[in-house]
Amino acid sequence: MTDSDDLPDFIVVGSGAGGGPLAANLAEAGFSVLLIEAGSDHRCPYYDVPIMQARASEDPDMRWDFFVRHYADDARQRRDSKFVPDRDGVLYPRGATLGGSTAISALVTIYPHNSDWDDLAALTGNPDWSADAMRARFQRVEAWRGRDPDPDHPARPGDASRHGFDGWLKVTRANPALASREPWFLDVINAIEAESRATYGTPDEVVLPNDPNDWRFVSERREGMAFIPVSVDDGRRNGARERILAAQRAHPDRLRIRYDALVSRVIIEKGRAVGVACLDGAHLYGADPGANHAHGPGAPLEFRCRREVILAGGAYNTPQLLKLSGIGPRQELENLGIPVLLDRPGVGANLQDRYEIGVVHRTVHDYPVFEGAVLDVPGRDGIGDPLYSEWAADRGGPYSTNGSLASFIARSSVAGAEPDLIVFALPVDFHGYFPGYSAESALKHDQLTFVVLKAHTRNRAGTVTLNSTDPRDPPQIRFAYFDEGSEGGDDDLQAVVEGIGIARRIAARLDGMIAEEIIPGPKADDPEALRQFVRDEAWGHHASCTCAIGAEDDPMAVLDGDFRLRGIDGLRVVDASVFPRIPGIFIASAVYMISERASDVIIGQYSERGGTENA
Ligand SMILES: Cc1cc2nc3c(=O)[nH]c(=O)nc-3n(C[C@H](O)[C@H](O)[C@H](O)COP(=O)(O)OP(=O)(O)OC[C@H]3O[C@@H](n4cnc5c(N)ncnc54)[C@H](O)[C@@H]3O)c2cc1C
Repeated sequence: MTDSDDLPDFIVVGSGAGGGPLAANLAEAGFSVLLIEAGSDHRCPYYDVPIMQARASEDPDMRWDFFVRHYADDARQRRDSKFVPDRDGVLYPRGATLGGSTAISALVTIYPHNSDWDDLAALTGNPDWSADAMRARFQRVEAWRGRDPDPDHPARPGDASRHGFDGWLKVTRANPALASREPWFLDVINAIEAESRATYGTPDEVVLPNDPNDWRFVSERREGMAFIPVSVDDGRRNGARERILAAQRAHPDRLRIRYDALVSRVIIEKGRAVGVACLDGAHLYGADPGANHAHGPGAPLEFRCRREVILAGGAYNTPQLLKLSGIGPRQELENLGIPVLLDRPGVGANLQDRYEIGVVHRTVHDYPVFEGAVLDVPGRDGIGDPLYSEWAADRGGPYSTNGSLASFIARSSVAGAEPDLIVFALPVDFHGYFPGYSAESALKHDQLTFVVLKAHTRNRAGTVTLNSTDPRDPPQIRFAYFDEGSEGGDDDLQAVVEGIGIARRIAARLDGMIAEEIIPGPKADDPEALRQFVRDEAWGHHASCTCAIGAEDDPMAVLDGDFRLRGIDGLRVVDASVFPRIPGIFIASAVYMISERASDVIIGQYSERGGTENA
């Protein structure tokens, strides 16, 4: 692409929660956009069928496998039952396909906390980051299709719930009628409700579960039982992929997508980003399970643009790309012989994540509803299991859900202003990511897990550093968990332990159903053993904050409040890396929201300069 008339206005690298909606918005606003994605557009039942979300995360055509260290100390790291010695780390899947990680996510769409945005407004001095302004962006994204739990307060446009109804992301909750298909599902839901009422003294006339995305629940920082909103459209997954494809159908001339191209470097001339260098080819990246089948090293290719390059490769790949382009900590770049264009020590620093733990039980017998179910796509005969056939007939039944039954949102004794724990029930074994975890989990029909997630963790000492100058070589990812990392590790540990306490109290209400707690089990009955279990087995999957927005005088700041890379013109980052602190309880909704804000900022900036040629 050398003819300057033919250059796109913008190049967006990565089609996930950050890059996908941004590319679509820019194209709709009249700009020409080249969206470059290392993966392909892969659609299969694992993508579509919500219950198969775990299978999706192990689909070799949609994922990259990173192996990360929680601890630098070898002996501590090896205590994790999920540690894979050959790979020197713990599996950490990421989406590498159209839609990025939203193509393989568990679909949970829970609104962030208001303090996440108000803190950014204070940090940047820009009220456009305020919780109120950001809520309008969520409303623009969301198309709420769920049933309101409280018939006296029906969710309608303009009402106090402040849901969005006309956005592009269809969000719903599992049809409550489905719970009655399995008496044990009802028992679990009732146990969570009973625990919530007992904890908060909620009278019977107050309807539960709460809607965690209702503006009143969010702004009043409420706690208690909540249903799990999911990005499901009439029984099917939807996410960044659908947003991109819809915009491309409407504007094929303005939104071009280049698949199977691994961006290797940003091209910077005279202090300005003017394009990107790529390696052309499928499965080139070392984290790609098909990397051994790649045809050669990838043909070098360059793309240039007229206005800006926007990186949205996610919290691991965006810092990798910046460093390969000469932007990062001087010492690290010099050690690898990379010419330093800009010494930015914050690139790849400040890596954050949740702490998660699964409390897994064996039930006294298999769930009757799962009889004959394989939680998989049809085999060669083309005939799926009965629940798959039910889903295929009208996109209904248990496979139209992501499997979560209900949740309990709470504040630990060490929480800040916002609730910092969610505990939710899954009728399967889920105790973290390890190779083959999804197939192993599908085999057992007598498991019940309460997953505990810690929000607003204090672990900020993680790093993403280059292993080599080869763009196909995944970076080294080190988290520095708990006491190995930042101050406050003990508080994080305490909160997770309290989350396990909530899970155990709910489980205690399920006497006739639960045979035994398997994980952590009786070996972790005393408090110190329980803490050790959490240190050993905790994991995360909301990696973020590696190219953080920060003040001008903050040496660790990478971006300004409008996503611009401090020190280089024409270069922005719009993905999970931009947060100074990990937002909310789940992260995808927050990334969608920053993508909307980036769209407003960029469209506003270039429209002010005389409008767009194509608009
Ligand atoms: C298994 C799993 C389950 C999850 N479940 C949930 C959930 O239920 N709820 C929730 O809120 N969050 C969930 N998340 C997290 C959430 O999906 C991510 O945090 C979010 O998608 C991050 O958005 P992003 O834009 O930063 O990156 P991503 O969505 O990961 O997108 C990055 C894209 O960039 C592409 N890319 C990277 N490098 C290059 C390169 N050099 N050249 C070209 N392309 C490149 C990648 O292929 C990818 O498509 C889950 C994540 C995983 C992995």
